[in-house]
Parts: sequence; C-alpha cells; structure tokens
Amino acid sequence: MQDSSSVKSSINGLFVTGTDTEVGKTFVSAALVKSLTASYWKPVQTGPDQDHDTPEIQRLTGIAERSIYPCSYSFPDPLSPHEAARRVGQTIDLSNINLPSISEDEFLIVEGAGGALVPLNDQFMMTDLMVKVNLPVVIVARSGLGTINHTLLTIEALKSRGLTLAGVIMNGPENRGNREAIEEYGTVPVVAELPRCESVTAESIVGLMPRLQRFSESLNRN
Ligand SMILES: Nc1ncnc2c1ncn2[C@@H]1O[C@H](COP(=O)(O)OP(=O)(O)OP(=O)(O)O)[C@@H](O)[C@H]1O
Ligand SMILES: C[C@H](N)[C@H](N)CCCCCC(=O)O
Ligand SMILES: [Mg+2]
Repeated sequence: MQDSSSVKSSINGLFVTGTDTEVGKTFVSAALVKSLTASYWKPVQTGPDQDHDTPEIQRLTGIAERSIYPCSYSFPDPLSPHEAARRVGQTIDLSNINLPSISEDEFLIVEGAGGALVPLNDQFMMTDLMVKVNLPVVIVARSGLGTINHTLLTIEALKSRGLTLAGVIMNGPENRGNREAIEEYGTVPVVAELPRCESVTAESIVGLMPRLQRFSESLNRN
C-alpha cells in the first residue's frame, strides 16, 4: 500500500471518482475544469462514441483542444472496463496508463470510469489507478436517500488504500442531514453541493462556479 500523504504527485490535479456510474462525475468535472481553469483526462472510457465524456467536457466548458488529453483505453461496449476490454479481445495494462506530462502551472482533472472498485482487469481496480497517479481524490455523491451508505463505503475503500481525499461533492437537491452524516461518519469534508440543473449547458456550468469558489481557493486555484 502506498502512503500518498508522504509521496506528492508529480503534477497538480484531482482524481474525480463517484459512488456509482451516472452519479455526475462528468458534470462535476466540467464544473471543476471551469472553476480551476484545468485540463481534463479520461484515461479509461467505455461506451459508444456519442456517449464519451471528453466531448461532453468540451461542450460544457469550451476547453481548448490542447487541454484535453487522449484516453489511454476506449472500448465500445457500455460496460465495466474489464469486461468491455474482454469483449474486444483485449486486456487493460495498467503500465500503459500514464499521467500526461503537463506544464508546471497546469492543473489536471482526471475522471475515473464508474465507481472506485470497478475492475480494470483480473488484477487491478480503479483504485489502483488512483494510487498510481497519486492525486487527491474527489468523490461525487448523490445527495438523496441511499447516499450515506454508498459514500461511506467509497471513503473506506479509498482510505484503506492510503489515498488522500480532497473531499466529497454532493450532486442534487441540497440535503443537510445527508451532508452532515457524511462529514461526521466519513470524517471527510463536503466541499461543495451542486443543485439539479434543468438543462445541462455551458451556461449552467458557469452558474455553478460560485459554489466551487471556496474549494478552488483552498487549492490555490482562484
Ligand atoms: N446536477 C445535475 N443536474 C442535471 N443533470 C445532471 C446533474 N448531474 C448529472 N446530470 C446528468 O446526469 C447524467 C449522468 O451524469 P454524468 O454523465 O456526469 O455521470 P458520470 O458519473 O460521469 O457517469 P460515467 O460513469 O458514465 O462517467 C448526464 O446526462 C448528466 O448531464
Ligand atoms: C458505461 C458507463 N457509462 C461507464 N463508462 C462504466 C461504468 C462501469 C460500472 C461497473 C459497475 O460498477 O458495475
Ligand atoms: Mg462520466
């Protein structure tokens, strides 16, 4: 196990994971890219081209081409990476997934696929990629009923691997009780609460920026 508190990553950035797939990792990543003036990388993508996260980030942020790094692996079936790779006769090799070299003043948002314990192959899970890139991890959690259990399980999985937690971002209608329970039982701060948007557009992402300002300031990216 790697003690990430003592080994600083070679770059500045955050790894965005979630308590599940479809929980809002790309939505939150777009808000973080915008608020932190960051670059974006989705190392492992599964699903058809029209559902890819990278073009969605471009649509929502208007980020320059040069600030988007190519996926290391992409598979057409909308499945867990280990299975999507197997369907096309491939195996994901963790040694082929390497942080892009970015400039000193650049900040990188890395988005996982699915949740923390999604398998990449018979040996490694998404958490092993988090350990490898060694960036502080943000957990995207739903705000509603059921989120306490999912979020605490995710926190436990990350802490037990020595990963540094930057905080939880709650996505959906504000729920003070759930926020307080996550902070108390998970001993991790909820760094932002993002509301449900009627439509997800570049304008709605800009509208979220004030909610991420304090978090951005804590990362010295304001
Ligand atoms: N706060 C929100 N308001 C409105 N729509 C949202 C919000 N958060 C997420 N969505 C929508 O919910 C869907 C799932 O969100 P998103 O694609 O961000 O999930 P994900 O966790 O990135 O999924 P994956 O595991 O496939 O990467 C998308 O259509 C997204 O636009
Ligand atoms: C296809 C989907 N949108 C993601 N790209 C992959 C989600 C994998 C989830 C695996 C699981 O936890 O069962
Ligand atoms: Mg996504």
